[in-house]
Order: sequence, then structure tokens, then C-alpha cells
Amino acid sequence: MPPTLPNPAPENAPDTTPIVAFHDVSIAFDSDRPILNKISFEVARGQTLIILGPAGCGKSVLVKLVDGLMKPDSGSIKVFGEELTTMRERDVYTLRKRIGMVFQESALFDSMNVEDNVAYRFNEAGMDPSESHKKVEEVLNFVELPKAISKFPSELSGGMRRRVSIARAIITNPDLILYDSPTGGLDPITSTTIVELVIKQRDVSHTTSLLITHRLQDAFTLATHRWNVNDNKMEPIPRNEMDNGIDDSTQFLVLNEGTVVYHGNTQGLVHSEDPWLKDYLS
Ligand SMILES: Nc1ncnc2c1ncn2[C@@H]1O[C@H](COP(=O)(O)OP(=O)(O)OP(=O)(O)O)[C@@H](O)[C@H]1O
Repeated sequence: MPPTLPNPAPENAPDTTPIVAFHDVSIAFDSDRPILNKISFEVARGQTLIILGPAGCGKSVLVKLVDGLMKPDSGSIKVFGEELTTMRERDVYTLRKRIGMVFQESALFDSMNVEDNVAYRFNEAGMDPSESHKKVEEVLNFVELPKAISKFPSELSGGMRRRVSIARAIITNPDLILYDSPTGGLDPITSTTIVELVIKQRDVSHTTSLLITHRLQDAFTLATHRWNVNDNKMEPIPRNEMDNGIDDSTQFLVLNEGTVVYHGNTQGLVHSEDPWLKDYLS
């Protein structure tokens, strides 16, 4: 009788490794009070994690930890299954190439035109200029800013700069996008156009993303809308036999005073009985 062997994973089994995994991550700066205190959470492939919490609660620090721009005092951070906290700087640099980052306030290079800003990583890698130019045109079309290619950041509105920043983050087809307050400082109408673009990126490319926002309205628009590729516009997710009005890939992480107050889906967030959370969301 042949020996009983464990069932091998089928070759085409989906890779279930989380794209981001924090385990007991802590970081403090000057004071003894940790900014993040033993934070644990995971982000699965294809999810959009919306990070909420009061000003100064550590949202940007968390995103910088994911990008390897900061190191925690303790705990484990895995990105694409690789431990970041013990990784050599050179390897962090390589891993970062798989991540697109949209910084707070766009962070474009003022001395470079839109094309050079968007193609920054390609120029750094020495890509053939005509190939790079083609990709810049494609991505500027995607963010609906094709005519801005030769302009300088000072010639653009705040919303246009944000679009350029998103174009720069997505041009390499990253496996993970980190959005740090992409609508911060924008008026409500412009904010909605940026949220629309984030939804377009999510629903066209299904890229795993972490997104910080200060605007609850933006968070709920992300959770309840989808991109209609035929009409090329955002629309509310219907409630019918097929859909429940909510984007299933959207998850929420709410931080307060160094800890995770909530991590889960949209329904769980809006129906939470936690008094602090109810107050924060009201
Ligand atoms: N490099 C640093 N050195 C010292 N303190 C820092 C550093 N980076 C962040 N902090 C502090 O950590 C805390 C959290 O900052 P962080 O920018 O992550 O907050 P946030 O939740 O993103 O805030 P906001 O909503 O206002 O953008 C703040 O008190 C900030 O001053």
C-alpha cells in the first residue's frame, strides 16, 4: 500500500500571501508615548485599505513604514511576503520599485516638467526615451491630463498636480499603491474627481492599495462606487441580486492613540457599536 502523502497545493492555486502584513509593530519618536503601539493587520491582494483616524495618529508613519522609508522599533512588517525590518537598504530599494507612492501634497519636482516627473523612474533606469515617452502619453491619458505633458508643476492647479502624482505612481504598473491623503487640501469638487481616478485605477487594474484620507465622504465614495468602463465614469454600485451596494475589495483601518480601533469591511464599520468610532464617524 503506498504511503499517504499530504495533498500538495495545486500548481494553479491562487497566491494567498498578504501583500502587506504588520505584526505587533511599534514606533515612538522623542517622547515615550508610542505613535503606533503593537499594530497588527493584513492587506490581501487586490484590496484597498482605507486608513482613517484623527490628525497625528500615525497614518503617514504607517504608510512610510510600508514603503521602507522608516523602520519600526519592534515588530514585523512583511511586504509581498518579505520581511522589511531586517532587509538590507539595497533590497528595500529594489522592493520599493514594486510600490507606487502618491505623497501628501503631490511632491512633484518643481524644476522638471510633467513628462520628466512622470517618467522619473524610467529615466533613472535609463529607459529608451521614445519608449518612455509613449508610456507617459498613455498614463497621462489614463489620468485625463494628456495636454499637460510639457507643463511645469507651477503651471498646474492642485487637482492637476495630484493627477500627475498619481500618473507617476502608476506608470510602472506597481503591485502596491500607497496614497497619502490624495485629496488633502483640495476643494470638495476637485477631491471627488481625484477619488474618481482612484476608483478607476482600482477597478481597471485591481492594484492592492493603502489610502489615507481625512475626508470620510471620500472614504465612503470609494466604498460605494465603481468605475463604468463603457461610460468612462464613476457610478454608484447598485443594490440588487448581484451587488450589495458596497465594493467588496474595500477594507477600513481606523487608528486612534497608537492602536487599531477598527479593521474590517464597510458594513462592519458603519454598524459598529464602539462609542468612540460612532462619535468619530458622526
Ligand atoms: N520623523 C519624525 N520624527 C519625529 N516625529 C515624527 C516624525 N514623523 C512623524 N512624527 C510624529 O508622529 C505623529 C504622527 O504623525 P503622522 O504624520 O503619521 O500623523 P497622521 O495621522 O498622518 O496626521 P495627519 O492626519 O495630520 O496627516 C505626529 O505627532 C508627528 O509629529
